[in-house]
Amino acid sequence: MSIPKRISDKKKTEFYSLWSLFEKDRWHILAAIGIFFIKHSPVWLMPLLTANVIDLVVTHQRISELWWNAVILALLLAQNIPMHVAYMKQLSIALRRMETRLRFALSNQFQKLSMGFYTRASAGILQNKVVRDVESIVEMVRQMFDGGLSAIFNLLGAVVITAIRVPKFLPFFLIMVPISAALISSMRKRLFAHNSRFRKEIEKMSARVNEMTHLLPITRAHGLETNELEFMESTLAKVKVAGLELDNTNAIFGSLSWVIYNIFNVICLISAVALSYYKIIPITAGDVVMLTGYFTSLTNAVMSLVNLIPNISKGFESIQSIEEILQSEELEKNDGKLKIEKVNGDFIFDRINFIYPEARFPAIRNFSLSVNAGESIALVGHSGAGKSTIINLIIGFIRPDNGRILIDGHDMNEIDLRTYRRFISVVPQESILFEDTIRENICYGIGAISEKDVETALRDANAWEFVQQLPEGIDTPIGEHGAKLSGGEKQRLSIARALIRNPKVLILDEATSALDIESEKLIQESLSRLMKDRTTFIVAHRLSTIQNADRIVVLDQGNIVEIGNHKELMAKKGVYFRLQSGNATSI
Ligand SMILES: Nc1ncnc2c1ncn2[C@@H]1O[C@H](COP(=O)(O)OP(=O)(O)OP(=O)(O)O)[C@@H](O)[C@H]1O
Repeated sequence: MSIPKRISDKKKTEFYSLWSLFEKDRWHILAAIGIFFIKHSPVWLMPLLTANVIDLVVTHQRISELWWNAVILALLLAQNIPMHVAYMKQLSIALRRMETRLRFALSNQFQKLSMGFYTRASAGILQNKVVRDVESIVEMVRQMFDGGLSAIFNLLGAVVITAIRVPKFLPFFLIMVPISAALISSMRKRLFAHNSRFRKEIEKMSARVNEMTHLLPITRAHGLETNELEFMESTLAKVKVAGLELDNTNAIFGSLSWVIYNIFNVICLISAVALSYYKIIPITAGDVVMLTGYFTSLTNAVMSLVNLIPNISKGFESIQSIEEILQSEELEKNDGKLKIEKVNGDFIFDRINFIYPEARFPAIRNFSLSVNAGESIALVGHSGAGKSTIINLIIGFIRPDNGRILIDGHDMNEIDLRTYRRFISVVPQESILFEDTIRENICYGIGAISEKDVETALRDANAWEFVQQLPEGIDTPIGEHGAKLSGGEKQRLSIARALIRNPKVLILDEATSALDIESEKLIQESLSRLMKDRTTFIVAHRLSTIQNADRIVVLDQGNIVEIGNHKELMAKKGVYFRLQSGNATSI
């Protein structure tokens, strides 16, 4: 699928941005406009034909004229059916293709943006861009077509026909239409304040409902139902008051605008009749009806265009919101770099320093370490010592500010990280499982895999036994985020997922939460199978994991303060010794 890298040039107008979205479908858009013109013609030709028919009666013309007008009217009306279908088809093709392209472009960009970007942008906001923003652009274009085009064609039709048939009446339109439209729209503006207050109360209520549903287990567990309901009641009361005020204002302004609107129509009718009666302008009886009809349609057209403004500005806001993502420069640059075909797992960290963009102190300082393929390295230290930062540097989510990381002798800055990451497996602290079967979760992202391999991975991860007991075995759905599984079971599935990839580099971020002794034992066993013959970096909290590591790197404020195996470091009676003494089973 082709992707609009930039949907607009920053210097160009918002309409240009919109036009750029339809880069591949401009012909469909132009066709839709052309067909709309034809399908909509009865609306602006009807007053003219009505005028003809009335004049025919008043001036006693031949009756054949009536049949001609009837035939033209019938044809005009009949064409509306096929033309409307054709119009909808063209517009629909353009819109559906544009929304698909845009959503794909955003998803594509999400896969390329550097991980630093995601520490600032919340998942909810990003999701909104793909779902809501694209939706409001589509909605805006639909309204621009359905409401906007019909208003523009009505306006043009009325002005052109009046200019041809009763040119002297045109100045009346040019004065009265803007005045009546301005009056009505100024009244609507007052409604805006009430509308906006009501919308804000609704937004507050939906945030409150969201919060309430999330808090349900805590509320119920602490017996706080009454407090929660009181809180909810006051929120709902505010929505009710704002709603009542809005309804009331709507009723007053609605009737006032209707009256003003009709007064102007009556003024048009009376003026046309008076001008005709006193023979100031030669206007026939049919013309009077036609001019009144056009005046109504002109006022309607101007009002529709005014009413479109809020939706248009909302749509443009969405275009801007999407552009922020599509034009972001924070991309991981991989193109043209060395593609890795094989990884042994030798690492050299050469005087690495790293500071987060908005941090005051470096997270990693002068970190140097040489790791042989197959070695297991446990990273330990207090919270904030820099363990996760090292892991993110190893995965390439962040780059050192200075210093180098060499993988099998290749500088990490010079390789295509996507190819290197195929040889990595990550077992995160919180198991990332999705709402599908066990099989889908384990085989995520890898091609065809034999039943035997899935079974072996599950057995090695000590997960086979519990999976067998599930109603549909490995094809059992596990619920959202694996909701139907225990913490230990989720961790073992994460280990099975890592095993099936047969990685050369393994990254384990141990969960801090304690498991029961049985689960702990099962996980330790499966971890040792997983770590065998692989370079492993572990953010270690469990004493058993730390003891089994080949080397333990003790970090403090981003510095390596001690390195060695468990025995050596315990004998040293330094930072590691004190960390261990602080907690007998975990750090
Ligand atoms: N995105 C960020 N922006 C700014 N500072 C950050 C960011 N992430 C981490 N830090 C800071 O960098 C330092 C190292 O953080 P890091 O997450 O690597 O520590 P850690 O040892 O993994 O801690 P923990 O055991 O609590 O997970 C800390 O001082 C932390 O506050």
